[in-house]
Amino acid sequence: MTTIELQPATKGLHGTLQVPGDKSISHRAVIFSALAEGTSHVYNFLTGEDCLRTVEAFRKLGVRIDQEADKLTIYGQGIKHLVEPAAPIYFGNSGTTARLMSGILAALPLFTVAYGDESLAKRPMDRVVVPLEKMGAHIYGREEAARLPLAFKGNKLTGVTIEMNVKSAQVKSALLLAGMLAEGETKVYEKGVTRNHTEMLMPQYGITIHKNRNVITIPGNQQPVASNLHIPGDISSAAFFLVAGLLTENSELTIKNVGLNPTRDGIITVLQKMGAKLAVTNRTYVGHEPVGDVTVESGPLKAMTIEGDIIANLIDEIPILALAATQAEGTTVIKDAKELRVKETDRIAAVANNLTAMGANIEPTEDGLVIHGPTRLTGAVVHSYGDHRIGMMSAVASLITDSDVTIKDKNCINISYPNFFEHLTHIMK
Ligand SMILES: O=C(O)C1=C[C@@H](OP(=O)(O)O)[C@@H](O)[C@H](O)C1
Ligand SMILES: C=C(OP(=O)(O)O)C(=O)O
Repeated sequence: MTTIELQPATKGLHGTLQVPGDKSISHRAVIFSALAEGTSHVYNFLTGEDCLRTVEAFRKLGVRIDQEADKLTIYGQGIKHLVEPAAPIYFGNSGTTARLMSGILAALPLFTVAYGDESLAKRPMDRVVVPLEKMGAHIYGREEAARLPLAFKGNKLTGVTIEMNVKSAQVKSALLLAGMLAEGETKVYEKGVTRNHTEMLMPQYGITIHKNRNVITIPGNQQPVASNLHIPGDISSAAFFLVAGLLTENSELTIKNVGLNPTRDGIITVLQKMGAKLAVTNRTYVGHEPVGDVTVESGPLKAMTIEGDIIANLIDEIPILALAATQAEGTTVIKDAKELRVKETDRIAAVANNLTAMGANIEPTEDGLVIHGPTRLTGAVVHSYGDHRIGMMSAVASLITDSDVTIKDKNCINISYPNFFEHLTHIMK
């Protein structure tokens, strides 16, 4: 297991960073380009392990994908030319690959078997399997196909009306992808607003889709067409450095080209409400996605309650927000975030364990965390639990501890941010 020992930042954090491409959009860019007819180019693709799993999945389905650093060339031949893979497909640690690919594999006339790593094999798949079965899918696995490994005896699905019972962009996307390939129309009723990258990308790849408040309608039998795509920086990756800059004394940091899609920017809203010195400048668009540069300066924060609809818009940022809350004046309450229990690890337990080990006053609840601040953090030996976001949160915490922090199993950070430690070293100079 790979371990890293990190020293506190004594000189503050300074400079400018450009975080890697957005993970959610990178997965979707590969999916639409690989299903398309024609050659697509994808720029600023996230070369993290999760997105490479989606690339590998389509290579197994017969699509040629060339990678040159963060540029992909995807030679789509159209849905009809996908081939049955000879061997099982490995989804690694990637929940997004597992859920979105399920919607596709269920709807194609191919037999496929898919599996994941130890963490992914524990995560719920029934949330996509059950609605896909309503569309006529044949999916097999242990425990009524509630978890990976799964076998897909793909066939022509039928469009249906589905009311989602979980707030999940992955489930929504799986159903829209299945609907795009099915016979007839599919209607998805969303339970709340979740990231909308799938709906935003579909028209760019020539796919018809309609949205009316929380109802998304997609006609079936659609063949995507090739498109070129530039991917904005990932706000979920930027979040670690934004909080690092706010918490580390004498810091001023700018993160450029950060994706600011309103279904993803909950972290900005919350940090501003906590009193953060944070400014967004140079607002523009990359493709259809809004982006901007975000500058932070160290300063005091105040506690707040984070609950309700905003949770889905900052779900992956809760570990780093919890760290911010340990330094905020007052009691921060995070609720309605039970989904954290079924991420790469149980993130409620993992955040509470690591921050408690560093001396924070934090209690896990069934659906969130209660954090009393501010507290001085101390050095400790902690584990990433194989979860990239827990690893990065612990690394940011080390900047403000009074002695070294050791993180066990640091390599999982490659899942979403392969050059994280390089960037950390760069701003500590
Ligand atoms: O659709 C996506 O790209 C994602 C959706 C979210 O998961 P859920 O759909 O399970 O909420 C998020 O946590 C994950 O990192 C990426
Ligand atoms: C939950 C995450 O990803 P996934 O569900 O794709 O594994 C994440 O990146 O924080």
